[in-house]
Amino acid sequence: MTDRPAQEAPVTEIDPTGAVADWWATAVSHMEPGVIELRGRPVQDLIGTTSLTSVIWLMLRGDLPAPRQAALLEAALVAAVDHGPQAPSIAIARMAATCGVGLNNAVASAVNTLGDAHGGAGEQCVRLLDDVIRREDAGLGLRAAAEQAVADGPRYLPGFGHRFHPRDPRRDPLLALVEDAVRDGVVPGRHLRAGKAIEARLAEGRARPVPMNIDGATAIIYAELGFPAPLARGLFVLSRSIGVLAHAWEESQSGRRNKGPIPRAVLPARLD
Ligand SMILES: CC(C)(COP(=O)(O)OP(=O)(O)OC[C@H]1O[C@@H](n2cnc3c(N)ncnc32)[C@H](O)[C@@H]1OP(=O)(O)O)[C@@H](O)C(=O)NCCC(=O)NCCSC(=O)C[C@@](O)(CC(=O)O)C(=O)O
Repeated sequence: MTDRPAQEAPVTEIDPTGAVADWWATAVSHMEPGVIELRGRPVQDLIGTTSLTSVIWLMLRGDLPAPRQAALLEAALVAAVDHGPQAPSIAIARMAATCGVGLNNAVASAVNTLGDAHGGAGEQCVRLLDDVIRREDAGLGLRAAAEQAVADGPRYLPGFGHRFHPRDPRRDPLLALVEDAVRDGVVPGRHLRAGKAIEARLAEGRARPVPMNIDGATAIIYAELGFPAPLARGLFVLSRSIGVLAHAWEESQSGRRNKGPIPRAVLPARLD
């Protein structure tokens, strides 16, 4: 019998065979008293030396990105931060913030709207681009591969079209960065070529083309950098959470309660 508090017992006493430690071990991080490691790197070595973008890469991939890879990832993350108060994710964050919930609930409400039609289409878009590449590898030319993928795809191809912008203003600067990266050998460029081939196919015979949107342009970046499809959605969520937090915070400071999309002045008079 010892008077030492239970929480100070050595690990070997609590877990003599190491079975608990093995069961809950992960490659992502490790912690023991006085030690915090992210992907095997002491956190104190990362603090002050490593950008948040590089740490995002490190956490998801296990290694650190080269500077040009980090720059490309950062561009995609910056581009998707916010899309104004009408974007469903942002609007929902603002409404939730006036409902008496905490910031975490407002952020979670917003994140839950990032689906196949809004902000979450990057995942499907990566799969679509992979599909074009697969068809090319099976012997089709790029144009025919894109044509078949479009014909076999859903009516609304993920990563293309926008309800507000005839041409999403985020598309061109993002694709220009990918083009530079392809030219300099930073990324291979096959997903970029596949995305542009689909876009060209969608424009054929249309008065109003259906250009790539933010989900399409960032899907190209994530795929070119080697992120698997589901992480295209995950990284959009990460980026949009920044804008969502800012909006939820601003609205939570307004003192308004139950704010919805209709201004009070135009609501019908109350009967009571
Ligand atoms: C985004 C929208 C619903 C818009 O629809 P619209 O209402 O403009 O299109 P409609 O009027 O239905 O169609 C008019 C004509 O174009 C054809 N057409 C349109 N899209 C087509 C397409 N993808 N593939 C083939 N054909 C298409 C259609 O077949 C029709 O042809 P036709 O019948 O012949 O006249 C639509 O594109 C769509 O589902 N995209 C795929 C999902 C996707 O990528 N989602 C991400 C969007 S970005 C985002 O969420 C982030 C955001 O930017 C959000 C924000 O705040 O907005 C932010 O940052 O928060």
